Order: sequence, then structure tokens, then C-alpha cells
Amino acid sequence: MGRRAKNKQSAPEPLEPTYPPSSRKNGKRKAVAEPDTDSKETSRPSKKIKDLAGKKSGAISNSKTVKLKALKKQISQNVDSDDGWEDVEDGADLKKLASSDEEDLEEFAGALDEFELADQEDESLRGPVQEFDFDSDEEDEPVFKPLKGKKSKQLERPLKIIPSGKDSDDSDEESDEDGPVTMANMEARSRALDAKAAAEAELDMEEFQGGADDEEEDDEMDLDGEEDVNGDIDAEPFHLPTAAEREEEKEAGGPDLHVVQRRMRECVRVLGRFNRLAEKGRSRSEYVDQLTADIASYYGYNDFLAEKLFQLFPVAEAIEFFEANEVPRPVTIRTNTLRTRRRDLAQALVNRGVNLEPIGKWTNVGLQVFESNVPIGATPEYLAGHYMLQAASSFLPVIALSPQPGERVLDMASAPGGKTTHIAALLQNTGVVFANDANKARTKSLTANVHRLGCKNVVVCSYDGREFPKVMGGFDRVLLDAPCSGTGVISKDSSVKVNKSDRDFTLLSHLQKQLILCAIDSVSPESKTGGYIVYSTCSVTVDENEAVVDYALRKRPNVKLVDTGLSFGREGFTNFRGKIFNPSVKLTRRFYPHVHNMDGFFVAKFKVEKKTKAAALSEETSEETSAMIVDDENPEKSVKVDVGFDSDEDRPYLEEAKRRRMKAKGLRPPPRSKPPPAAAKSAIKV
Ligand SMILES: C[S@@+](CC[C@H](N)C(=O)[O-])C[C@H]1O[C@@H](n2cnc3c(N)ncnc32)[C@H](O)[C@@H]1O
Repeated sequence: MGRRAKNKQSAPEPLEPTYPPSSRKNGKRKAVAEPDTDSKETSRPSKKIKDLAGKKSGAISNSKTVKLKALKKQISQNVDSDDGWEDVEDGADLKKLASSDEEDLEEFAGALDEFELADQEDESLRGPVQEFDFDSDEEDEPVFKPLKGKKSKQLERPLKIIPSGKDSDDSDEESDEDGPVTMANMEARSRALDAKAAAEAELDMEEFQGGADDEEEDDEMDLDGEEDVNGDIDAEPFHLPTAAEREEEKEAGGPDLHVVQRRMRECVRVLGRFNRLAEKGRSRSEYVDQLTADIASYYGYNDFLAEKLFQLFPVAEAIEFFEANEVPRPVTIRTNTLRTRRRDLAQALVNRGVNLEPIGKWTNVGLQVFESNVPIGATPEYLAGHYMLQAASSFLPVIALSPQPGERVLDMASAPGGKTTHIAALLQNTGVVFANDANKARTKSLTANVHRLGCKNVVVCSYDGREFPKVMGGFDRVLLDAPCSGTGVISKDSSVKVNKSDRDFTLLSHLQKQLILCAIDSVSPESKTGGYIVYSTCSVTVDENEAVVDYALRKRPNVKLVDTGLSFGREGFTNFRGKIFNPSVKLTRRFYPHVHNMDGFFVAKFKVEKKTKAAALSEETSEETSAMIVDDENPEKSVKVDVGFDSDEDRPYLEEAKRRRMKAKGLRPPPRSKPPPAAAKSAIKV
């Protein structure tokens, strides 16, 4: 279940430009130009994808390079070939980059990967010495100014941490639509992409409801005789295999990858203009079924997860998401401000031959590493605790939490400590951070990081988070970076593609709901400076995110969602496949690999208020007010907690726990009872 990266994050690879599914003009989908497949911008990532093929679990073969291009052609939009991306050499030095993202590699068990110590010979110290203007201490100032007349490596690197999109109608933002996406305009671009995605989603919904199928649109987008990968005109109209044909295909050992690729392309095309292009008598869901089955086999997912992830996006965008999961995210580091300043760290690393740049305006401590002559996880600066190897997305929950000096903070699920040490730094080593993690083994790497980074205000402990606030309460702020399925970090851990089942999501969502109530109850509504909880996951599923947040809002009337303070990210879903959430769930934020070039992530921020009499009463009347948290390995550590569970939703779990306890005592548990009709209903109620 762990998220140990099987494929170490290697080259600092920004995403190739996205090809948003379609452009919309006057509310219509338009046929769009194919990206210049010969340009560096498109050829380089393809090569990387090919490189990945050797490393990943059979998800991609060499021939997929061609296939991916063809697929993009189907979903492509104008691509600005001069968009700021520059080629990064596939030099051997790239292999020496950080071998892992130390923060997010493991979830439930195991210790940190050992970083190999760099050979600190002169050779590795002879990096390109770069001179910067470090006079200004303002982080917003352009800190990284290569001197005139010097051909700086800094000028040769790719500029983006998020892909570009030509879709801004957000005129008051510095969207710089036609120029490259730079660190400076990334937030505006991101917002523009979000707006576009929302529009696309709306259109998709219209199409699903059959509303977007008018003749006018079809005429405008008459693409019959569309070219295939090789530029040939498709002679044969696309035939969607029948159930019998699919069965036959399966028995014959499954389809050829070319067939799968072409079928995916065709299904996306048909689903875009269903009434016109679909075969007579075939339903939309048949095309969707075929497409998700093909996505599963092409990218190497189990059918269940392929479908679950597919449902999160409009059809063509879903392909972009799956594709982004095949490409590593950029290597990023967080400056430890307890030990150094970002400008000093940058200079020190540049002197060692590291090519880097600030991540963007939204963080004044992050650096994106483009290439390095030395292993980033073993430089003297690393060992001296000047930085943490940390995914850019992992900065977000701590920025949202915004701890204030002197506060008492709980990091409820904290190992290996990327966020704990960030909190400690923001507290400037004042106040106290209780860094908790249920997994004792993982607290070793947590403690090591706390020491390395010089955090003096951290207390490490190991309780089941559900034991809070019994263990300790009255915190100014609580971060719950919850254990999750890791569907946002598939590019780091491809095992997620095949090892997650429906049951995993049910169990995880349940655990997350328990933990979030305990996190809320651990915050002091009396806090003078705080009273906040941030809930985050590195998963993109609704069960683990909006559904959990909505549950917390229902169970704890004294909390409300507030703005995360994050300047980009998509709004959380307020409804999803028939489930309606509290409208304030819109305030939560989603981050995606194909949109933000970050790991998939979710962030929600709550404010806890004093309980009114009415709120207290409504909590009391919540039927179940306590539950037993059973530790199977150490039954004596089992605890009773007051969390106000929803009895219908939780009954099966409580029963299961009781059965296990009885079994452990050598007693025969009663047969499993059928869920009452109300419970069955609540299973889809979220
Ligand atoms: C996403 S990881 C946390 C990453 C960490 N916040 C960081 O930034 O480095 C989730 C953590 O939750 C821990 N965990 C799992 N179940 C838990 C529980 N019931 N109570 C507390 N921690 C738990 C896991 O051991 C894992 O370390």
C-alpha cells in the first residue's frame, strides 16, 4: 500500500505543453491544429516517455511514442511551439538528480530511501559558476539575474512548472497569453486553465445530456476523413466492437497496442460529437466502457481505477491526466529558512553545478531543479539541513495552514516530516509542533529530518490520530495530511495503478472521516490567533476529498470552510455524479499533474468556531457518539473515542471491528448482519 517510489524521480522534466481537448469559439468545439510533432517541444517528452517505458510496469512501450502523438492529435488544440520550453539534454548528469522525493515516498510503512553520498571530488564542485544579483532581500524581486555578457545555463532551461494554455479570458490577470509560461505568469495561466476546464466540464455535461449535438456544430466540425498518425486518411469508418467481439479479442490474448491506441482516439472523437459520429444503435456508455477499458490496458491500470479516474474529467482531459501520470514531475526543493536564505542556497547549489530557478511567486522558499552535476539528496547543503527535497504540491497545505509564531500546532499524520519541518520554520522555531504519526517506524525518518533541519520546537509522538484529542487537545492549528490512496502521485508510484480496489477507497474514506473529526476536535475554538484545520491528501478521488470534507461539515456544525489562501488550483466539486455537497466545498482546492505540473493534491481549510447551543445539541443528537478504535497488534492500546459517527454509515465498520475483537479473544462472532435499508442508502449518500 505504500507509496515507495519504484521509479525514482529522475530527470527534472517539465511537462510537455498540454493539448487541451478542444478549443471553444462561440461556445462550439472546434477542430484544432496538430502540434508540430517535429519540434523540440513535442519530441523531447516523447523521448522521455519512451525512456520511461523501460522503467515502468509495462505501461508504455516504445511504439507508444507514436501512439501518444496520434492520440494527442485527436485531442489537440493549437500549440504554441515557441512557448518557452527548451530542450533539456538527456545527459548522464541528469541521472544524478535527486533520487527521490523524500517527503512523499512512503505512506504507511518503511523508512526513507538512503541517498547515496555524492562523490565530493573537485569534479563535482566544478559547476558553472553563476553570478547573481543578491542585493535585494525581497523575494518578489528578480533574485536570479545572470550577469550581462555571460552565457548562463539558467537561460537554457525550460521555464515552466505548469504547462501552457491559450485560454485566458481573465483579462485583468497577467496572463501573457501569447508568450511563454514563466514562473511569473504561471498563476494567471493556471487560473485561465482552471476557467477553461470549468467551461469544458460544462460543455461535457451538456453533451452528456444530449444538448450539444446540434447540426450547426457538426457542420462546423466536420472532420470526416480525418488523418491518422501517418497522415493517411482513415478509409474505414470506426466500428465499436460489440460485447461478443470484445470477448473474442480477449480470448485471442487482447488487442494489439496500435488497435487500442486508434480505438481510444476514435472513442474520444465520437464522444465529442456523439449524435453525428456514433454507430447506429450504440449507446454513449458503450463508447465510454470501451474507452476506459482501453485506457486501463494502454496505461496499465486496473479497470476499476481507470474508470474512477476517468470520471473526474471531461473525456479528452482525462486522457491528458493519464498521460501526465507517465511523466515525472519536476524536482523541487524547499529552502529551510531556519538555516539559510533561498538566495544563499541557490548560489551555493549553482556553484556546485545545479541548474535551478525559484518555483514561482506563490512560494518564496521553493526552487525547481532542472539539472545537476551532483546528487541533490547528498550535497553538503542537504546534509547541513539547508533544504528539504519536497514536491511542490506539498508546500500547499502548509501555506494554507499559515502557522503563526508562538502557536501550538498538531501535525496529525506527519512522517517523514516534510510539512512538519515547514511548519516549524514558519513558526521560526517558536511555539510547538506536535508531529504525530501512527507508524512508529516512520517516525525515525521524521526525527532524523527534524534534527537535520534544526527544528527545535518539534515534539515527535506516535499515536493513532483517532486518539486525539483524548491524548492532547487545545491546538491553535491542526494539519491533517491524511493517509490516502496516492492517486495524485502515480507518476512516482505506478503500483497505485493496479493495487487499489473499491474496498480500499471505502476503507480509506472511512479512516479519513474519522481522522478529520478528531482533527477538528483537537483545535481550540478559543485560540486567539488561529482555530484552523487544514485537510489535505495526495489523491484526486472525490471519496477521499470532497466527500470527507462534506462529512465533516455535516458532523461538526461549529466548523466552516474558509478560503485556503492559495492563489491557484481548481475549485472542489460541489456535486459529483449525483452526489450534492455543501456549496462551500467550492472553497477547497484541487491540483492536477496535467494542469499544474504538480502531483495531484487536495487542500481544504476549516475555521473552528465556538459551539453554539444549537450546534452542541445537534452534535449530541448524532446517534453514535463514541466508537472503539481497535489496534489489532496491540489490543491494549485500543481506545474509545467520541467522534459522533454517522451510525448508518459506520455500522458495518463498527460491526466488523466487533467481530475481529471477538475472534481475537477466541470467541465465535455472530454472522454478519445485512445492512439495514437506511445504511444501504447512506452508502451512496457520502
Ligand atoms: C501522506 S503521509 C504523511 C506525509 C507527511 N505529512 C509529510 O508531509 O511528510 C500519511 C501518513 O499518515 C500516517 N497514518 C496512517 N494512518 C494513521 C492514523 N490512523 N493516525 C495517524 N497517522 C496515520 C502514515 O503512517 C503516513 O505517514
